[in-house]
Amino acid sequence: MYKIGLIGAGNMATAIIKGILKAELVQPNDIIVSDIDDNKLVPLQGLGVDITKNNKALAESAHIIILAIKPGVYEPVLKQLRDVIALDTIVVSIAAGISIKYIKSFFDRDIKVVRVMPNTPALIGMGMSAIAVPSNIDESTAKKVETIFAALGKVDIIEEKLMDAVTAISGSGPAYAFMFIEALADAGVMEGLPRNKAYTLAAQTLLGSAAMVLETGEHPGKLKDMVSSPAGTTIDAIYALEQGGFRGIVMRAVKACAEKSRYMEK
Ligand SMILES: NC(=O)C1=CN([C@@H]2O[C@H](COP(=O)(O)OP(=O)(O)OC[C@H]3O[C@@H](n4cnc5c(N)ncnc54)[C@H](O)[C@@H]3O)[C@@H](O)[C@H]2O)C=CC1
Ligand SMILES: O=C(O)[C@@H]1CCC=N1
Repeated sequence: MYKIGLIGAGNMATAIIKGILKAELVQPNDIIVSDIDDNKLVPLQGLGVDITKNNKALAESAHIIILAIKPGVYEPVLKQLRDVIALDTIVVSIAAGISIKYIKSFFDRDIKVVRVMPNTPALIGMGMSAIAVPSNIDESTAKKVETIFAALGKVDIIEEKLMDAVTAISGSGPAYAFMFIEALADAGVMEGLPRNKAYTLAAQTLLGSAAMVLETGEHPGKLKDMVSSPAGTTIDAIYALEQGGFRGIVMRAVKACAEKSRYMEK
């Protein structure tokens, strides 16, 4: 069996580790995670995974290394790893705005780097990961990475140049979805629903609607029309949303996110 190493034990690493274990892709002791912060490592130790504060030691023992650190610490961490990444080690970067070329520039040899943009629903096996595979990566290497992220939800292969768009839709998207659920629930409370019931109604409605788009393959506009009875209730809500610039503000948000991702690009 291969050993999966994660550098950085934050939000995304935790989602990936819990997702991998939930899917039983590998045993807990086939996973090793490093962080400079003990407070991040200790809760993960409870899952049975190996922990270390030594990124270099992790890199020496793992076959696949997922860099789950913030873009700002890539430089010092890559400098630590410079001499220890073997040619058959697969480095997976999940950071926004960090290119494969940037990572490879720290190495004097042709190491294997794959770029992935996952999202936090990976925690419950409902993630969406987009994978960019450069030309020096053979099919079996790409497959190994795909297998890991497929255990965490859906995967799609994309060109690296589309990563900023992916980051703005599926990488950051859960935050927008949670805000929409919160807003729906707040409105439900305003209309007299108990808070916990309002969250259930709102979240299940988004879950069901999203599943309907994926399962029916129908245009979302057609599905929206199916809900909107002539002179009924829904069309009044749609009118209010359109007056408030609902679609425009969503598009502006996505554009701002993609622009930030491009601005961060290294
Ligand atoms: N949070 C999310 O929803 C998503 C995050 N990402 C990407 O994942 C990466 C990590 O994001 P989060 O998990 O949200 O961040 P986070 O801040 O929760 O986790 C980063 C971890 O790295 C640790 N760290 C800092 N310096 C270190 C070093 N020198 N060696 C080892 N560990 C070190 C920190 O202590 C922290 O625990 C980022 O690059 C982000 O762009 C990608 C998709 C979604
Ligand atoms: O906010 C961020 O920078 C990261 C990238 C995608 C989701 N979270």
